[in-house]
Amino acid sequence: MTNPVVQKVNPMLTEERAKASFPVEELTYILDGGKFNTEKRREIEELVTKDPNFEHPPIQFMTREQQYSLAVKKALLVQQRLKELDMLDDPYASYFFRRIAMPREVSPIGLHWVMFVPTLMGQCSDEQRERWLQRALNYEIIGTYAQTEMGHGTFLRGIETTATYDPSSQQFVLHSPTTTSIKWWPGGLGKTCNYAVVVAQLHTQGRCHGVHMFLVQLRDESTHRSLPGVVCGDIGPKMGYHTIDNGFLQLNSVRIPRENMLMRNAEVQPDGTYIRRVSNEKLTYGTMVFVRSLIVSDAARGISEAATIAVRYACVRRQGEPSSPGAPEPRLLDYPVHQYRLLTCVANCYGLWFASEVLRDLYFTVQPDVLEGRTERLPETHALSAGLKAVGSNRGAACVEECRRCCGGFGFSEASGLPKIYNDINPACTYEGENTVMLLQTGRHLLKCVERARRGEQLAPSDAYIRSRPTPQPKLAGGPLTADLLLGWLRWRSLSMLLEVSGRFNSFIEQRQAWADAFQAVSRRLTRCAEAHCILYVGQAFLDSAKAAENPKICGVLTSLCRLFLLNEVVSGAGDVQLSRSDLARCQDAIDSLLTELRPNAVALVEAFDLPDRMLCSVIGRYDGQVYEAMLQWARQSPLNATDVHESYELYTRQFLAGRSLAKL
Ligand SMILES: CCCCCCCCCCCCCCCCCC(=O)SCCNC(=O)CCNC(=O)[C@H](O)C(C)(C)COP(=O)(O)OP(=O)(O)OC[C@H]1O[C@@H](n2cnc3c(N)ncnc32)[C@H](O)[C@@H]1OP(=O)(O)O
Ligand SMILES: Cc1cc2nc3c(=O)[nH]c(=O)nc-3n(C[C@H](O)[C@H](O)[C@H](O)COP(=O)(O)OP(=O)(O)OC[C@H]3O[C@@H](n4cnc5c(N)ncnc54)[C@H](O)[C@@H]3O)c2cc1C
Repeated sequence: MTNPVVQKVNPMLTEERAKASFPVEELTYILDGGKFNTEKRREIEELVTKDPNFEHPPIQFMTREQQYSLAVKKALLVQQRLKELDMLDDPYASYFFRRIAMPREVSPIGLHWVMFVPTLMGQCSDEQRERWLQRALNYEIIGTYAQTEMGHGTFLRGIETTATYDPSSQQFVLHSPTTTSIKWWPGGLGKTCNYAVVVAQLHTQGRCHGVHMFLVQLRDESTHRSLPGVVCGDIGPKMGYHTIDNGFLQLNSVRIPRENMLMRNAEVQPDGTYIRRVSNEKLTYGTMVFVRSLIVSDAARGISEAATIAVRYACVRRQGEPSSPGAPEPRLLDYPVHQYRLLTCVANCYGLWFASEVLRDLYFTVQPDVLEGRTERLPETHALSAGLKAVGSNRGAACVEECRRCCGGFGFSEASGLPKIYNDINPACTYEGENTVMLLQTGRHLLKCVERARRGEQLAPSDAYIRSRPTPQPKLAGGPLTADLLLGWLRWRSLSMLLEVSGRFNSFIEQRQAWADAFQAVSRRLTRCAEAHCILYVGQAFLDSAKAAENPKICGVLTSLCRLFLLNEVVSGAGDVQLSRSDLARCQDAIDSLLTELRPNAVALVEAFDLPDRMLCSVIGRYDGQVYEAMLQWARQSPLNATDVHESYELYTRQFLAGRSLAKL
């Protein structure tokens, strides 16, 4: 463990830790992708922990301006440290450095490395890459990704900002023609960035060619003042994300050179002739596919943090009727219903963790082909990244919230660290494509797969089961409820639901409804099909990873956890298809048995994520389990406690008690 061995660990936690039936350290290596990665991550965590420059009081006691300012300092300091340590080119090292230096504090320059740089990589011609990419990688310029407008986020083709080509000056004129066309939301746009990739409708030679990307300088590189025609600022406080300046941007006929259109896939020649180089115009959406795949792993990491806090707390928190006179009150973790709430979160976390790895590998396998214009596997990659982004962030937010509630009143206190995690995960349900809209993209793809399967065409690996013939529902009562059997049932469920919805869709088409209308008519059901398809993917990734574990003890515990995940899906999906009462009852019994079996490993399963206290920032989830003393210390830091009598007493309360009117004060 990276946590320093504290003098006095709560004996209740020590007792729970001793119950582990498998080598926790080995599971950590699996989660990190190898011992080498674990060691590297720990080295980085130690570097940051020892660096006094990253020490500060809890940000929850600061104003938003203070939080933003500190976040800018830390984000830039991270870059300086990474450079000194020669780690800038190592994505794994830089990711962990940022994560531990700014735990669940969104970086004001986050969009630079999550979207701006990847967009330059994916959308620039080779020549443009040479001009801008190195400057961006060196942080000589800081950029964001400005796509969403006040009026349009989801419906990308409806964006109103225009980029009109002027052949006489060989410039594009970037303009926000309406209030609704003002860019709204981009991270770091308000105060931090000096450049942006701006998404706009391209007009040349009197024709509109749809959305394209343009590199626009927003602020002077030395004074940081906004350039003529550029009006930008912060959009104000949000539900979370206090450390980042999500911004607005109004462009008043801002001129940029022709060469600032990102020209990998399409080009405007000096005379204004438009040339499209690739047939698939959705390649412009490439950065979003990349970020959606990252969001799945970020959701899993969010649950791992919340579950570590809530499981540790459940081991040290006693509350309730003692089982016999004189016995201590039960621990929260002794309650089966509490075990269910927490262990299903842990199971979701592992499932999403492994699925995100498979998705990441798929993305990096397909991406080189896509860059060369070979797009055969792009529809599958888009459908999976969109659907898993939705399922991952929905589950992420739901599980973090469940863990928060599992901590009772303390879960509502910022001291628990849980609100910070929740507020960081929750917006992922909206950004990078609102979740329902993303599920509809996956659903659209699945409908098309059914059609292609009917025509006897090949399908991509993750869609291949759609080619199989409908079979009777697999029986769950009878033999053992193995993970393979349960996964088979989920595959059957996904196919049955899809065939039913596709049949309904086809009947609308036969009644001569337009494709779009028929799609709307089945859209509600289709989102459920998309979820079922993605859950199947998660279940498959989970089971494959469990089976791949060399240590039989780890293989055993992961398979049990995977069975809990699958059973929970079967039970909660029982209404999607008709699951018999006896099958349902068997699954419920199996869940109860699994809770008893997994309970001794609850702490080990979350501690395998190896999250140091510095990362969790939680008074109730500390490694040493000394919750109550730490809670009192935390409250003492509240600025309201700086004086015994608060100034509001003199100003208002005293007047009120004396019967004086407060109206004129
Ligand atoms: C280094 C390590 C770092 C680790 C970091 C870890 C941290 C991770 C967390 C990251 C934090 C990031 C901070 C926040 C960032 C938020 C940034 C944003 O929100 S930015 C703003 C984000 N904004 C959004 O996400 C906007 C959401 N809206 C959209 O994406 C689009 O409007 C749309 C997809 C909904 C529709 O598009 P539309 O043009 O109307 O298309 P139609 O429906 O008419 O379908 C036509 C055909 O196109 C197909 N196709 C579609 N997409 C793709 C694709 N990507 N590809 C391929 N194909 C695609 C589709 O399947 C269909 O095919 P077919 O059936 O014809 O064969
Ligand atoms: C924290 C945060 C950070 C962000 N960062 C950036 C950034 O860096 N850059 C950037 O460009 N943008 C950014 N965004 C914007 C984000 O991408 C959009 O908010 C998102 O794509 C949703 O678009 P919208 O806000 O227009 O929602 P709307 O489209 O108005 O959605 C409202 C509701 O309507 C539903 N709906 C919409 N269309 C349909 C449909 N066709 N069918 C069924 N239901 C539908 C949605 O499901 C949703 O529930 C950020 C947003 C947030 C919250």
